[in-house]
Amino acid sequence: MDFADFAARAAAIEGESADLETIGLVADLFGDAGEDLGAVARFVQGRIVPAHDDTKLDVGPTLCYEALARAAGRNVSAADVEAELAAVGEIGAVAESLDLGGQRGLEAFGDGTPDPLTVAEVQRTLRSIATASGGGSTDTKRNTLFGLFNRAEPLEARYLARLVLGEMRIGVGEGTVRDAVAEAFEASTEAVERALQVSNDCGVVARTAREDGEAGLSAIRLRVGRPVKAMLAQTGTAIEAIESWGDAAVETKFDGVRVQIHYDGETPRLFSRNLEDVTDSLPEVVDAVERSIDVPAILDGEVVAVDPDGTPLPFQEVLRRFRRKHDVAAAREDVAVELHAFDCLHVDGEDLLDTPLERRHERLRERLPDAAVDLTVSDDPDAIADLESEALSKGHEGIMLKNPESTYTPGKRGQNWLKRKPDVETLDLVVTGAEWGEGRRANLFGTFVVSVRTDDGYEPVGKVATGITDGELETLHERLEPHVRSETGTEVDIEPAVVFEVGYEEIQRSPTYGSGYALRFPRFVGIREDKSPADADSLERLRRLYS
Ligand SMILES: Nc1ncnc2c1ncn2[C@@H]1O[C@H](COP(=O)(O)OP(=O)(O)OP(=O)(O)O)[C@@H](O)[C@H]1O
Repeated sequence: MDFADFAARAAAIEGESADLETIGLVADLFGDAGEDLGAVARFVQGRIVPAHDDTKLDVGPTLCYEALARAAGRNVSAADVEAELAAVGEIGAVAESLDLGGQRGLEAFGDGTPDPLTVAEVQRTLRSIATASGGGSTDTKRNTLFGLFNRAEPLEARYLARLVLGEMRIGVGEGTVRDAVAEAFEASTEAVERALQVSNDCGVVARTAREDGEAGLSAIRLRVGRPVKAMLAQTGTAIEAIESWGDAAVETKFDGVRVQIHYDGETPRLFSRNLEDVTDSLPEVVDAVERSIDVPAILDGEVVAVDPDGTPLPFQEVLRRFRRKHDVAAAREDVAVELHAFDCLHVDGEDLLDTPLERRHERLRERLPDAAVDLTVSDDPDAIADLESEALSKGHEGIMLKNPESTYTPGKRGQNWLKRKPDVETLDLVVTGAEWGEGRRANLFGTFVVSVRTDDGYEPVGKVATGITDGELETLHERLEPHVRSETGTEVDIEPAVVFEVGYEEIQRSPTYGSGYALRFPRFVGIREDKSPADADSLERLRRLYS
């Protein structure tokens, strides 16, 4: 396909504001792209390499302005291009307005009548710019770009400049490409979407849809070394999880950086969340994988920085590893990191994306027992709250709740993974009662009645029994016992003296408690030693929060 044809189509797409028409135009373009379908499917999104490939063009704006200025002739400088950009606001329009080709005949195009640019040639040339490195590579890049601009007609220059600077902006994102491939080659959007998730390469997907239809799309497999997008989470609560799935799979939410590990049987490669190869920054993770796994695998996990006692450090500490790319040995001395693997996408030739989470987890534990995270399946909000408290007390970020039956959907922020960080909302409430514990806690208070302040006293809003360690229970008992007013059966009436900070998920209207409200999933966070009952949250504030 001539690049001029691509540019004209891109202009038409850019000028179309209706989604359906845009999809139709992109589908037509794909239908006519012939041999260049792969490149065209990438170009419309402003990409020159597949999404799984972290190769960068590495052409800064200045280099691009210089190449444009040179192609525009002696009277135009890079500063002029920049000034025009400031006035016009967009590099495509600037490139289009320049009288390019003024240098025709002076460079490599001997007879002065070069062939028209083709999509294939633009792709090849831009990729050669991306791989140019070492001494003199800046000059090589500038000269090569100049060569392209020098042959570009105005509309070609517009889209070439945008492609070079990664600013295509014709309103075509991944969703449009998915729908256009489906429309052009009569495949279902689901089949195309799935193939995109698995391959992370719209070029391969478009060609496969055209040549082999849906059967071909569903035969696309994961490939070790070709990273897929990470599955993502939404925020959610244990109650939501249990209501939706019955059981929830609970894991610690580690505060580090996401890594996807690709082991081909010999060498591990690690990819960050934005699919950059970060293998060289994390040698101990590479070692751990090499030590434990002997078959090809693709794993998902979090890398966490730890202090010498193994206590987790804030995630910024891991980032130092990536910043100090050139001095990993020194960075390694500074901060140790640990891998916590939580998913397994592929093992020994078998793709596991469609295998339920629990089963994937088993496969993970078989292969990587030391680094696999613990997974607990539970339908009990209290047990989950305890797991959360435990994770928090160990210095982790919170917990993840996952649908035990769910498949792995790359790139999706769906309903099957919920992240549960500590409550954003807490209330400071007065302890006005307690109940004796049970079992090994029978000689201690186990449940605490917490109340809001009203104009003339205190009214209960819930009972707190979770989030409290055994040690804390003893402390609380000692603190409250002097304030016991009376006891009936297992119930204890306590005078307002101690203030708890209580986390919760939701405030509900409720006839059960004197305040008229109840906290859903209340959880002990700590004693507010700095507060007296008079400083506790009021019923009025509770009402406001509710509404
Ligand atoms: N056990 C775990 N399972 C899944 N993800 C985990 C786990 N522990 C830590 N994480 C991290 O938590 C993130 C889940 O939240 P989300 O998908 O929203 O990513 P995020 O935008 O990076 O959010 P956040 O800032 O909350 O980490 C994952 O991307 C991963 O980096």
